[in-house]
Amino acid sequence: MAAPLQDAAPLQLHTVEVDQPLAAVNRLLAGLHLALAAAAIAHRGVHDILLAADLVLLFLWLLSQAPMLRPVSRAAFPGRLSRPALLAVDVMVVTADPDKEPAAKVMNTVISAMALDYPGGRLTVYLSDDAGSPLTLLAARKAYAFASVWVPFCRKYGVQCPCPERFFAGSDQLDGGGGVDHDRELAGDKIRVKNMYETFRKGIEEATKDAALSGSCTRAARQDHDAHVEIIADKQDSNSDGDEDAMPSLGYVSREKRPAWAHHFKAGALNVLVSSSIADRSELQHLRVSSLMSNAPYVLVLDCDMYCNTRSSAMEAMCFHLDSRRRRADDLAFVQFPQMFHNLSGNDIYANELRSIFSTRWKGLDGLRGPILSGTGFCLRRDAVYGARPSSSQGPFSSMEVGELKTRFGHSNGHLVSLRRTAGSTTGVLPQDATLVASCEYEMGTRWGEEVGFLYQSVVEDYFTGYRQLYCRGWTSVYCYPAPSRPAPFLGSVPTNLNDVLVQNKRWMSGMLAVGLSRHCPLGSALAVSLPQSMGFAYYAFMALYAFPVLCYATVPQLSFFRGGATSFPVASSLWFTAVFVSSLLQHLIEVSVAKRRLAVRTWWNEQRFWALNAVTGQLFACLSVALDLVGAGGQAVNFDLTSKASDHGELYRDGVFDFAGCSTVLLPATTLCLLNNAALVGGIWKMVIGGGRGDTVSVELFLLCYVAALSYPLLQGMVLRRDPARVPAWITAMSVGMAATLLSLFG
Ligand SMILES: O=c1ccn([C@@H]2O[C@H](COP(=O)(O)OP(=O)(O)O[C@H]3O[C@H](CO)[C@@H](O)[C@H](O)[C@H]3O)[C@@H](O)[C@H]2O)c(=O)[nH]1
Ligand SMILES: [Mn+2]
Repeated sequence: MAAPLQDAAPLQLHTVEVDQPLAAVNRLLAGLHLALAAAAIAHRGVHDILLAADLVLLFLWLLSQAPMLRPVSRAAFPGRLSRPALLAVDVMVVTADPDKEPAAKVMNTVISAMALDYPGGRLTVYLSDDAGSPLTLLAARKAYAFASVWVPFCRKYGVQCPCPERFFAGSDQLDGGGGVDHDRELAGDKIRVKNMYETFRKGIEEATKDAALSGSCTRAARQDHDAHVEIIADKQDSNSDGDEDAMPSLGYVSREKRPAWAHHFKAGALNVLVSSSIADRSELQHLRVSSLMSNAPYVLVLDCDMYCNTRSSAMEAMCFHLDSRRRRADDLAFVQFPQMFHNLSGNDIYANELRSIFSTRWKGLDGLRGPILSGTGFCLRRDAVYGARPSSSQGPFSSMEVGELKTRFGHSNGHLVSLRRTAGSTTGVLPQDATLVASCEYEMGTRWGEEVGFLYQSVVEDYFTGYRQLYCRGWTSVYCYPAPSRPAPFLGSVPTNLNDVLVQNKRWMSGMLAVGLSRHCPLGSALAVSLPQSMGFAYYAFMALYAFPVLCYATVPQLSFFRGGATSFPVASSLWFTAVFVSSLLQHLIEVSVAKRRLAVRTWWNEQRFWALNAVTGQLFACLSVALDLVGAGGQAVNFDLTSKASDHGELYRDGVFDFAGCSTVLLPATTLCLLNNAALVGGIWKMVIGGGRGDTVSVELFLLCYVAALSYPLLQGMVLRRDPARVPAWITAMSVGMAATLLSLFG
């Protein structure tokens, strides 16, 4: 006889599988490479700076292998979740600059989040606007009005992509299987909603042109404004819909900013959201009686350009968070989704896809204790980021003295009450607390940014918070990468000109190197988080050090070849060097091929080229600015330069042509080294021809110089051959010529 239903074991909410064949291949390749590299270093013979370069390369390579040893993949089954058991989620969207982050795009992200497949009464979307722009606030009100049509439409027809811009541009197949009447209704609804979207979009476009709106948000005003917190909801809309069908609430939060106060960039904005999102609940209570009031135990963080591309991600995250059958169910801090991008070029010359991170290494780190927190597209347990430990997570702050709570979290009574509240219960918070917690002074004398919330010490707040605040306290995480047949859960935009890409990389690299060189160096926490995990973290902390070996390999062999003197590669070492070189290229090629079935060789070449370029630009400048900071001469050296999302379609980037327009000094070392390499190549060969051959002792150098020439060809082209406006700026070319000539005359 069949067992009664209630006795059946609960259905599995997710699965995890170790990719054993890949793990075996990775381990084999790593073993081989390690043996070759050790032999090459042992046979080096010459003890010069290239030996130091090799040792740094070997160190970074070792760190980079830890996340390759145990790749896993996961699947989630949101259909098996019990909807009444779902816990509340607060979605947090952050924006900071109405010029670089156009309102229409930000609102698409907001609307897509409101349309996630989740009970509306348990979903609240907060928009943090660091600029305090009246345009953004107006756009948010309009977005709410449009969402009150869009969200029911998505629910009714099971729309897959909840981002309206994307939906109307694409080919989402809606459920037309309900008969003629249903089809007719669907077609009619689609046209009606599309027209409303057009009106909404045009309304925002017009508002953008309105001088009164944009004029009031000057550069100075963005850094100097009051706090403004507003719950955007239509009064008539606060009907008594069921919790499932209710409209999600939308909150607008612009924290106070003053020039004299450090505002800690995105981490500061998130901390205000985390605390104000609790205080605001009292207002919600008045406005939306039908909502289930909760101290949302989970937060989903989204950058303003990262719209939801499927509706299921919040549910998928809950498959992990709410699974009581997990081996250690209570230590899961966050579910990370990959960053994927909607405007990637087929020929991704800037390696914008971040393949190594999101398609390769995060899957490997997931096989250890979880991927690195990646800034956007993650669903996090609120108490974890408050600084609780997993073991004490059942009411972690309930036993703390009020005085102690105030020193940690600040003086908002509403916030303190919320800390002691269990999820799902209501609060009677004073509405003015919302602006209190968004004020500059609120965090003064508290532990926010140091022990509580997102941490301030690094501009790469995601990396540092995940590692220090979560992993070091014993939390774990999972990586939720979509199956090949499934659409991307979130899609963002990548920068489409070289300068933006390099400046972004400089920020990431300097933020991570600053962590690596601080007392929080990940290698020091091997005991807390396991050795392979700490190596995985340390790889990113020290990645900027690639600048040193690449700089060496772009100058020493060049100068010695040009001189035609003693080679840096004696015969005994040249064979080993070649073997290591080939093995590293092969390892990279296999890594790319596993991640990408199509066009792997092109991706491999683009990544090789960008790696070398980034090492002597973004990474080199990161090393310099961190060094300046360390000796106290940095000032504002490490800053959060916002990436522009205003131009989606860089035509040159799409066509695989480097866009050098607006390049700053960050490019200078690269162009100088490119010229040096080519001059050395020509000069060296010329000397060989007139002076007679030097046989095979120079063959490694000749090969290296040719490889560098091939890698840096777009730079040469940009300086010498191109005439279009996006070529390398003339002043950079002129300075590079001067510097390369100086180097050759001094050392050549
Ligand atoms: O003072 C600030 C600065 C930035 N942001 C927001 O932070 C987000 C990320 O900024 P962006 O310029 O897009 O930086 P990216 O380099 O593209 O972001 C990556 O790197 C950041 C760390 O440097 C992470 O926070 C991001 O999640 C990650 O996608 C954007 O929505 C910004 O509006 C703020 O809210 N306030
Ligand atoms: Mn971004």
